[in-house]
Amino acid sequence: MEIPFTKMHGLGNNYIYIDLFQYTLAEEILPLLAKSVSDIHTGVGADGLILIQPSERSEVGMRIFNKDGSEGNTCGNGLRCTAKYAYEQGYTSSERFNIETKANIVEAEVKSDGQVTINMGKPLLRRSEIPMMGHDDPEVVAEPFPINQGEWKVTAVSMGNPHAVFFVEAIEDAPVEQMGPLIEKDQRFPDSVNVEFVEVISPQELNFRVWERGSGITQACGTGACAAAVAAILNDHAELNDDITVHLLGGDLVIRWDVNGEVWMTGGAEVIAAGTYYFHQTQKVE
Ligand SMILES: N[C@@H](CCC[C@H](N)C(=O)O)C(=O)O
Repeated sequence: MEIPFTKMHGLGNNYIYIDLFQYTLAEEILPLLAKSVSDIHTGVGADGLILIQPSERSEVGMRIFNKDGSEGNTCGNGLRCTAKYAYEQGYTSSERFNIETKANIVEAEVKSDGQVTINMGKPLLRRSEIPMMGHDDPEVVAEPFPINQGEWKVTAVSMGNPHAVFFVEAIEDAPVEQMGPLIEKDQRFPDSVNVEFVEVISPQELNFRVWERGSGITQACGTGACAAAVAAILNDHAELNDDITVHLLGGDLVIRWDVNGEVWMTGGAEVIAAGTYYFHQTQKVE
């Protein structure tokens, strides 16, 4: 099968994008295709697969598959790339338009300086909405989280997908590789979870590292940066309606949780390459 693709990244969080305005794919091949294109040795190499597609409820639709073939509900960096691509392809005539994901419909704005702003909507904070096991408290903020003989404190936020945020003293000591995979699959998170370690530099600046559900360590996670800013505010480290700069491995995002409860994310989106992917459905993927 010969599949046209574009590879794009938002702060190094890179995906293979397939344009379903131009091309059709059978539903049943998607998890295997995601694993296949993401493989650095036998595929293109990426954090996963994103489909840009027509939507009945918005100008554009987007679906995201992680590196392991699992489907996520949304992707912050993917939304900025999708917005830029859709605008440049003329799938919308206005620089402001809506994108539908499995999680929600968000508003995108492609700016003249190349930056993209997404209104990511309201975070979901109830335990059942994350989802996280236990009594359905209105919020999970700095809750004791014993794991691996250590005592951590978790703040849980859903940005349409689940995030477990842990504050650390120094970002270079964040145990991303050791604790990330353990927490991702911890039974307290029935749908697994994206894991973020965050150092507060000041109320307007956070350092951030992520272990993504289904993809492992990535250079950046847009929904994770939003969750980190929301968690910082819930823990009184930062303030509502302030621009918070989140420093990720791949660069910076500016996040604001406004007084209406909506989370705004601004950052870049870049095309890396375009080409044809030769998909052999029988090929072995790790
Ligand atoms: N990289 C993303 C999030 C991708 C999905 C996530 N791994 C999940 O399974 O929820 C982002 O930029 O938000």
